[in-house]
Amino acid sequence: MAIDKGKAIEFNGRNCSKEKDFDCVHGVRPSPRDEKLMYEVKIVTDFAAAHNLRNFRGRCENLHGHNWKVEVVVRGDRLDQAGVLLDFGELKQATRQVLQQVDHQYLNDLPYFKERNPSSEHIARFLFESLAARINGDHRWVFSVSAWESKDSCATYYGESR
Ligand SMILES: Nc1nc2c(c(=O)[nH]1)N=C([C@H](O)[C@H](O)COP(=O)(O)OP(=O)(O)OP(=O)(O)O)CN2
Repeated sequence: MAIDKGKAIEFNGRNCSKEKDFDCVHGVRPSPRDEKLMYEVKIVTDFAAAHNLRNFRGRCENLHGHNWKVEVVVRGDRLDQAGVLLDFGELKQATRQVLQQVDHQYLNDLPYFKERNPSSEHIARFLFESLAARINGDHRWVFSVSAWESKDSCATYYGESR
């Protein structure tokens, strides 16, 4: 795409109009802020549980179960000496530990879901908060957790990441 340097354009939420904002090879030059969010790792796992949705006015008000697929995304801006943001194994282990609280449980019985319905949205939030407490540091943080209730239905929670 040809860039008219006479006009300001917006790129990643920033106005670019000055010579320093451009380079002749890539067009718009990334700012240090754009370069900061550089790495993302993701793991996928699953758990099985039963639930029912209160006040749903549908068949999901009845007791039923799912095999939820869970995706955890961690972002960060610094790698360790081994060149990794967070060891996949460490992330899987932390996620497994958190999932022990919900795996093969009747979710409505758990304290977290006494006030909140155990919807996929609230399950994603519960997992996000539990994982953030274990994983977040100055240079890496849980970015999102997605809970797939079936192969075509998923809810994602993006919390306060940093
Ligand atoms: N936004 C959300 N919607 C629904 C949730 C939820 O957690 N968040 N949960 C349910 C129920 O758990 C229900 O069991 C699943 O409903 P549904 O998607 O209808 O399930 P099916 O696989 O039976 O749907 P098909 O119609 O066969 O695709 C409902 N909604």
